[in-house]
Amino acid sequence: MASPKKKLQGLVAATITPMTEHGEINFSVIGQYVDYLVEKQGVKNVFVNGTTGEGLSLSISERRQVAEEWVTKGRNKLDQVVIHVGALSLKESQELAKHAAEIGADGIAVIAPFFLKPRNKDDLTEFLKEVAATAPGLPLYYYHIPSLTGVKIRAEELLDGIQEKVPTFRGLKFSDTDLLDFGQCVDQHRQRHFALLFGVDEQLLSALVMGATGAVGSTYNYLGEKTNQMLEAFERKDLSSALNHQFCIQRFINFVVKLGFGVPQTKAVMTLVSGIPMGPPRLPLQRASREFIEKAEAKLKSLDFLCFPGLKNANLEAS
Ligand SMILES: CC(=O)N[C@@H]([C@@H](O)[C@H](O)[C@H](O)CO)[C@@H](O)CC(=O)C(=O)O
Repeated sequence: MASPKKKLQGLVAATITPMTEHGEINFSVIGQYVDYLVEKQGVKNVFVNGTTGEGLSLSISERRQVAEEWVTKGRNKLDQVVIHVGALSLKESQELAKHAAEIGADGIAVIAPFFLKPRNKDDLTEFLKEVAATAPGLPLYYYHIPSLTGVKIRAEELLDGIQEKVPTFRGLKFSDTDLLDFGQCVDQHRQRHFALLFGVDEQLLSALVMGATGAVGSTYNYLGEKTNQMLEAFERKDLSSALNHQFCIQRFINFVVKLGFGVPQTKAVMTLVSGIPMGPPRLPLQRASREFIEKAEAKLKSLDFLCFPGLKNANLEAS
């Protein structure tokens, strides 16, 4: 049975999959990446092979290797390594879930199959149950991201009665802006002590107010330290400071969103900030433009909260 001992909480970085210029996975930098997250960003949980990690663009064999590398390099350094094992094929999801258990991951997450889709909550629960059964020792989290999957089954509805059917179910990663749905997940399931992890980084403070127990996101790779300051301010009930931190974070995200922001741009920003080469994304994604990189770099340099080794000649004055 899944261990109830460690609740997944705080910040969880949705990891990038580093690639070489030839489009192969660059395993050689993952050890350095782990150290960077822990030492420079204060982030000790990772979510591997999700959206940011281009998990659905990797082969099953590559997904297994990436998972293994994170578990190995994260040993005694990271608190939790959660592997996303969602796939269009139940068999592939099961294979990945079993593998995650074998290598000693701390949890698995599953996205809804999005080509031939579940019609309703029962279909989706059945799918999750079959995946969970192959890794009975691992907590399972549902990865709710309707904007990408097109599966719009409300999370609050899915949670209702799920633990009776999927005993290893421990919570969800909620990558949506519907705070009514998220709030109801909190309100209706208080007794269950689920991990309710929010996935829209620019709106995290609102979700914390609603009762989020943590957050999974792409920006925690390089804005982890800043976001941790927001969590600390919220924890000590200093809402004004927490809001200031959230607005700082929003200023950056708003800027890049207007330029066009997705996985390729996340790879470029992380390379800039950390100095660790993340490489290009895999097709059909195209690498971030030179123009994006220059503008993002200038913005990063102008923000007072950013002071990273990857940035040369940083001007630390407030924008
Ligand atoms: C659609 C998307 O990629 N959302 C990101 C956010 O972290 C997002 O990049 C951030 O909020 C900026 O908009 C995460 O929810 C995705 C994620 O956690 C993952 O890579 O699995």
